[in-house]
Amino acid sequence: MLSRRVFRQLTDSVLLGSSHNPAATLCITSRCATRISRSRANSSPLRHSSSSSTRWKSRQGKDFFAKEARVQGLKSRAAFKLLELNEKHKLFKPGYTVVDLGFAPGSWSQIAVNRTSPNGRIIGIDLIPAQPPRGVSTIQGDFLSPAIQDEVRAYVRDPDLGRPRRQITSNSSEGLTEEEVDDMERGYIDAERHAHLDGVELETIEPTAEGKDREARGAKLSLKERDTQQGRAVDVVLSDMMMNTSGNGFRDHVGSMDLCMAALTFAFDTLKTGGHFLCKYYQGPEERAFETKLKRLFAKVNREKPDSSRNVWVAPTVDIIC
Ligand SMILES: C[S@@+](CC[C@H](N)C(=O)[O-])C[C@H]1O[C@@H](n2cnc3c(N)ncnc32)[C@H](O)[C@@H]1O
Repeated sequence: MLSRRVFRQLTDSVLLGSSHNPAATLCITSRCATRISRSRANSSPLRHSSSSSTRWKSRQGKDFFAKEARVQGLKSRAAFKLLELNEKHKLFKPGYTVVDLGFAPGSWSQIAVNRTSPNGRIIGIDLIPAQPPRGVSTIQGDFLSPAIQDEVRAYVRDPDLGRPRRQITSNSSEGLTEEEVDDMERGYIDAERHAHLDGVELETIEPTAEGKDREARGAKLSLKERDTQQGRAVDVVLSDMMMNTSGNGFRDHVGSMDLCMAALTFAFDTLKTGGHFLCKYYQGPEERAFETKLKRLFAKVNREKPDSSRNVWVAPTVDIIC
C-alpha cells in the first residue's frame, strides 16, 4: 500500500512500482524548499556559500554514513541509500545492465558494479567530467539533450559494449548454451517470474514487422526475444540527476521533475520486461502528476525514505512560490 506524504513535510520520501510492462519503479524524493528568513536570503552569496560549506564539512565529519563511506572506499554516503533500497527491493542481479543517470561522483555505480558482478555492465551519464569507478563506462553530457539520449540508447542496444569478457568457468555450466547460462545466472526466482509473465498480454508494446511476421507464422515470441527485438536491453535505470539548487524552490522542483521525465521516457523505451526504474526528485506540486504517470506505466509504485537519507535538509532554502 502506498503511503503518501504531504507536500512540504520536512522529511524525504520514496516511491516504488512494477508494471504492465511489467517493470518495478522506485522513486526517491528529496524535500525541496522550505521558508527562509529575509535576512538569510539577503546575505552575501559569498558569506552564504562559505558558511554552507563549513556546515557541509562539519556535517560530513560527524555523519556516520559519510565516515563509513570513506572507510569502505565508497565515493559518497549516497551508496548506503542504494544498498538499503536494493536490500529491500532486490534491484540488482548478476549480469544486469544498469544505466546510472547523473552518476558522478559514482557511489551508486560502485554498488551497481558490485551487485551485478559477474558480467554486469554499468553505463554512467553525467553533465560533469568525473573519473568513473572501476568497471563503469561513462558518457559525459546533458541527459536532457536528445543527442545524448540517442547515444546512450545506441550504446546499450549492443549487448557486448561495456561488458567484461565472459569467462564461464563453473562446471555446472558445461554443455549449456550462453542463453541457458544467462538464465541460470538470473536465478530461480527471476526464471519463475519470466515464466509467469509469459502469459501476460503486453498491450503497450507494438510488435515490429519481423515480430508480426513471426506471429503470423504462429511462432510465439518469448519475452526475452520481444525485448531484444524492441531494443529493450536495460535491466535497471537509476536517476539521481540533481541540478544545482537555484534558491527558488518551485523552479528547483520543476527542474528535477523534467530530469525525472527524461529518465522515465528513456526507461520506458529501454527497460526489459521485469526491469526497475529508480529516480530521486525534489518534492513539489508536480509530483502527483508524475506519480500518476508511473502508475499507468508500471504495475507497482512505491515511495520510500531510506534510513541513510539525511534527516535535516540543509540546502539553501527560499519562500515557496506555489
Ligand atoms: C546527487 S549527484 C549524483 C550522486 C551519485 N548518485 C552518486 O552516488 O555518486 C547528481 C548528479 O546529477 C548530475 N546531473 C544533473 N543534471 C544532469 C543532466 N541534465 N544530465 C546529466 N547529469 C546531470 C550532476 O552533474 C551530479 O553529478
